[in-house]
Amino acid sequence: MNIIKVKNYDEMSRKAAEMIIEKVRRTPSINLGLATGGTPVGLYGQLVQDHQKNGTSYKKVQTFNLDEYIGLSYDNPNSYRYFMNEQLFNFIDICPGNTHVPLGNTKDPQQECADYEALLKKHGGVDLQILGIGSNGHIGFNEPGTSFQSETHIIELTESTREANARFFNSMDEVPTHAITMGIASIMRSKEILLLISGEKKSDALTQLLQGEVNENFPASILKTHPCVTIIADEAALGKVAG
Ligand SMILES: O=P(O)(O)OC[C@H]1O[C@](O)(CO)[C@@H](O)[C@@H]1O
Repeated sequence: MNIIKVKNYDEMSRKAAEMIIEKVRRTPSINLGLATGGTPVGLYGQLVQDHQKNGTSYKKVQTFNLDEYIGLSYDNPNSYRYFMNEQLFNFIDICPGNTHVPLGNTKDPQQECADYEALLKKHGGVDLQILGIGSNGHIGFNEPGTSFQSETHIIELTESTREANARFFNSMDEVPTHAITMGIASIMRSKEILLLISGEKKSDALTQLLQGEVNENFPASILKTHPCVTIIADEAALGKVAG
């Protein structure tokens, strides 16, 4: 894994944006894998700014989001579809039909998982996957204990993940208990992965990732076996990493 050390969240966001913009310009029909949560908000802001200033075009880009809460419809402000529209899609020239997020309010989540995995394969998979990391090492919503062989599936969220994400909801009761997430195997099929880590809260997770063993109890550890992973981490996140 290649590690790029940056000063803070803003520099992480700018560096990540530079890498993505360069790739979109070089390969206009790139398949991007996208993440939600607090980590990529600055990155998406940078992509929007660049699109408005320099005209980088996303007309031929396809995007595939990692996950979605079960039970939330696309127009619920806490759904990841809504998040993506508000943070990125509404402000660039991407075709709405080229943006893919699992359906959270489907009657048949199991079928939705199968359909989403099939869609990924139909499009030839993800070229560049953006990832954040949960404090417990989750990537996408793959919680500790998820099989490394997993494809898109339904996951029961841990209490710690629900608590961490409760900041976006009015109360803990509103935080969904389940989600649809790309599996670990689905993520690992991406040709390239860009993992963003910022802040002291992620310091233990980054230390575990760099110094711990590859183990299903820490899902992100599998990234060590991927041939093309770049981590952009800021000083606060790197705080506890030796050397
Ligand atoms: O960026 P945050 O809000 O710390 O979340 C960490 C990770 O957890 C998730 O929110 C759950 O999927 C990811 O989208 C994100 O990468």
